[in-house]
Amino acid sequence: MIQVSDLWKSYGGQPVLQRLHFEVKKGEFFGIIGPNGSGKSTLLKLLSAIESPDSGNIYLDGKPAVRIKPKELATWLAVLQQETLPPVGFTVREVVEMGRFPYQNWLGTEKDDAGAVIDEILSTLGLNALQDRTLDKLSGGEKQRVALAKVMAQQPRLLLLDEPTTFLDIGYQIQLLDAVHRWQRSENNTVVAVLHDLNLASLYCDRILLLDQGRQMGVGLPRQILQAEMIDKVYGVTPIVLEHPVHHLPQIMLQSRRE
Ligand SMILES: Nc1ncnc2c1ncn2[C@@H]1O[C@H](COP(=O)(O)OP(=O)(O)OP(=O)(O)O)[C@@H](O)[C@H]1O
Repeated sequence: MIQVSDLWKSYGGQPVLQRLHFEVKKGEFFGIIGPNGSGKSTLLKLLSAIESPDSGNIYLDGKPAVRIKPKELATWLAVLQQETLPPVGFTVREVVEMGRFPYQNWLGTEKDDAGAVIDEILSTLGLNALQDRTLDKLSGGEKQRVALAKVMAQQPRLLLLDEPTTFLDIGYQIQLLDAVHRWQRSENNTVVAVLHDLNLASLYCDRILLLDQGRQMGVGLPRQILQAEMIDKVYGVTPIVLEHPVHHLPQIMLQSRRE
């Protein structure tokens, strides 16, 4: 689904991404982790063709990303960024309907009625009861679910998520990632997610890319990447890595340096 080779990006002469080389398979849940400023969001911008690399190649679905027209891309690639909601006057349903824009003509109308698609997404994300409420009357976590509903209304095959669980309590973190995971598995869709929480990355990602100062430190299964030595090297903390008793995946416990 995505092939990245020898990718470089700098801002103002400062390299932000260096020599990245990896691929994301169709139907995969692929995580990007790394410390603050390591280049995760920049990489997501390049993958969604919002920005271009200085050199190297990105192929999306077999085509060079730079050659795909934005409206065509919007029919199969969607990005959930932080704070992507429109101004507050709109209702939840109206905002989710905005996700249908790639399917609309210049009058803003669609060939087929999208009502059923919208209903299903609202129900999947537990937003039915909130659909007539305006955005200013929602909590941060509810807004995050609305933002996800809007990108799902695009019916993409490739979903890019930039720290989707920020501002969510643990219940909604799991609810949101479960919803994305179900959607990914049911239709063999592809997800690329920047995640700060290494334990959630371990639970949901098939494979993980670890960045540090723009460099690719490793790409592989959670148990290959989430190793104490590597985490210490990159994040400067010495964690205890345990196996999750139910999912049998690595989970990280932090150690305080307090006296
Ligand atoms: N438009 C820009 N102009 C100049 N520098 C930028 C720009 N965007 C990002 N940077 C710099 O590039 C580096 C990587 O930023 P990026 O946002 O990709 O990191 P990140 O890993 O997503 O960080 P965080 O975890 O803090 O969100 C940072 O040093 C940042 O200051």
